[in-house]
Amino acid sequence: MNKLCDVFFQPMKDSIYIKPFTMYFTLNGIKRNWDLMEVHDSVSILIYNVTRKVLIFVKQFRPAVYYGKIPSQERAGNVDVQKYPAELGVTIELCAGIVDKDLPLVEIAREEVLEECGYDVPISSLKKIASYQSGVGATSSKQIAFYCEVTDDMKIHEGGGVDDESIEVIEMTVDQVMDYVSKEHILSPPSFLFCVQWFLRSKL
Ligand SMILES: Nc1nc(=O)c2ncn([C@@H]3O[C@H](COP(=O)(O)OP(=O)(O)O[C@H]4O[C@H](CO)[C@@H](O)[C@H](O)[C@H]4O)[C@@H](O)[C@H]3O)c2[nH]1
Ligand SMILES: [Mg+2]
Repeated sequence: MNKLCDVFFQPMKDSIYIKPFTMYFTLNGIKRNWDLMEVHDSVSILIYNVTRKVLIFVKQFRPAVYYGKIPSQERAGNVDVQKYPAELGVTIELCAGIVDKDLPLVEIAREEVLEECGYDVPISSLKKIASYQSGVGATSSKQIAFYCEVTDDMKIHEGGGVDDESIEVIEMTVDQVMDYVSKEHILSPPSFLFCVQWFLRSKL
C-alpha cells in the first residue's frame, strides 16, 4: 500500500535524467525541427522462477503514469490524493534499470535482478532476448531485454530496489499472466507485453 501526499507539478529544472533538445534539420529539401529528450538506455529482465513455475515482476508507483491520470485542468496546485490515489500510477513491469554505469549490459542486468527482486544470479544465466528502441517520438533510447531463470535458493533478500525506490516484487503463474495481458488496458509498458509474449511463444 503506497501512501501518497503533497503532490504538485512544476516545469522541469535542470535534470540529470532527462535532457530536452530541439533538433533542427533539412530532410528531402524541407526545413523542419523536432522536440526530443535525451534519456538513458536501459536493460529489462524477464525472470522465471523454475522452482515454483512463476514469472517475477515488479510493481511500483510511476510518477509519469500518475501524471497521465490527472485531468489537465486539475494539474495546477496540489493534487487531491483522495480523488486521485497512488494506485492510479502503480504499474506491473519487468525488472529493469537504466544504464548509468560503464559496465557490460549483462552486469547491469544482474545487479537489477539482485537489487529489485533479491535473486543473486550468475551472469551466465542471463540470455539476451532482443534490443529495440524504447521510444521513437520524444526519446531516442534503446533497451536491451534479457531472460533469466532463477531458483528459490538464489533468493537472498526481499528485493525492493535501492535508495528511495519502493518496489514490490510479485509473482504470476503462466495462467495469471495470460489473463493479465488480455485485459482491456494494462498499466504495463510495451517491453513487458513483448517479453511476456516472447516467453509464452518460445518457452512453453
Ligand atoms: N526519470 C527519473 N527522474 C527522476 O527524477 C529520478 N530521480 C531518481 N531517478 C532514478 O532513476 C533510477 C530509475 O530506476 P531504474 O534504474 O530501476 O530504471 P527504471 O525506472 O526501472 O526504468 C527502466 O524500466 C522501464 C520499464 O521497462 C523503462 O520504461 C525505462 O526506460 C527503463 O529505464 C533510480 O535509481 C531512480 O532513483 C530518477 N529517474
Ligand atoms: Mg527499475
